[in-house]
Amino acid sequence: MSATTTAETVLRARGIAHSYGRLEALAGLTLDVRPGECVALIGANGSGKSTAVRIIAGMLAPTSGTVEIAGADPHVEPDGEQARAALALVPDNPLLYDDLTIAEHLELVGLAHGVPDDELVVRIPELLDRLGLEPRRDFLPRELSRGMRQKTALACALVRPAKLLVLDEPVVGLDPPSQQLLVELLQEAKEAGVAVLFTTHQLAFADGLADRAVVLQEGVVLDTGAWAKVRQRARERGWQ
Ligand SMILES: Nc1ncnc2c1ncn2[C@@H]1O[C@H](COP(=O)(O)OP(=O)(O)OP(=O)(O)O)[C@@H](O)[C@H]1O
Repeated sequence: MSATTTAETVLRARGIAHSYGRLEALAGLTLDVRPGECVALIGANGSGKSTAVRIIAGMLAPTSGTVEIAGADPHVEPDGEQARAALALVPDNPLLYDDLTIAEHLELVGLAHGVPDDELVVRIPELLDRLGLEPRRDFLPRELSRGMRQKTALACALVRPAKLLVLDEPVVGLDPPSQQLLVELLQEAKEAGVAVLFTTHQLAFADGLADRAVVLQEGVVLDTGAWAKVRQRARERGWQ
């Protein structure tokens, strides 16, 4: 690959693998996501999706393979800092601060990522309003439902600039209108040139959103390619 290609590819994962003891949870995943592109990582429970996300996010060291986010390796300092600055992550089980309100979470994340105050005073109410969280802006995480906590984590990822947005099972726990809103927000991120990677076991969610997909089965890449083709082959295998 030329240096130009590397620069244009926001996420570049090469043969990433991880074993938990004797269990090979991920056997070697190669993946590129470019600006404005959305890739779905599909697989049943335990197929290795979260393991892949944790390696990409720099939270879990790969047993083998490499990751680059905007040209920086999240597992090597000082590159890691640069990679983390480019990555906004919505984990499958988001951790929120017990004693910060919803609005304070967004302020903290925005300020930590250098969003100017005058932008934050516009963006925070706008995001809270779209996500239906505005009436709860001064609530603490423990006063929210699970879906609302998930939307708070999503808002935190969207309030800051990012080149790569990674979401682990973002649909789980969201009602149908919220799922539709999530699709719209991710479409907008794509249109703004953000590279998007999400995991799901719900194929319908990726319709109209994913450009490409990778299907994992027990840690092994079962299929990969353009979304429409992967979708068709999944249907043929009886996976609706
Ligand atoms: N910390 C861990 N220690 C040991 N085994 C683990 C650990 N985390 C995950 N595993 C195992 O690794 C495999 C892949 O798990 P992973 O969480 O990556 O799957 P997943 O596709 O995200 O599943 P789900 O859809 O249920 O979230 C599973 O067999 C799981 O039991």
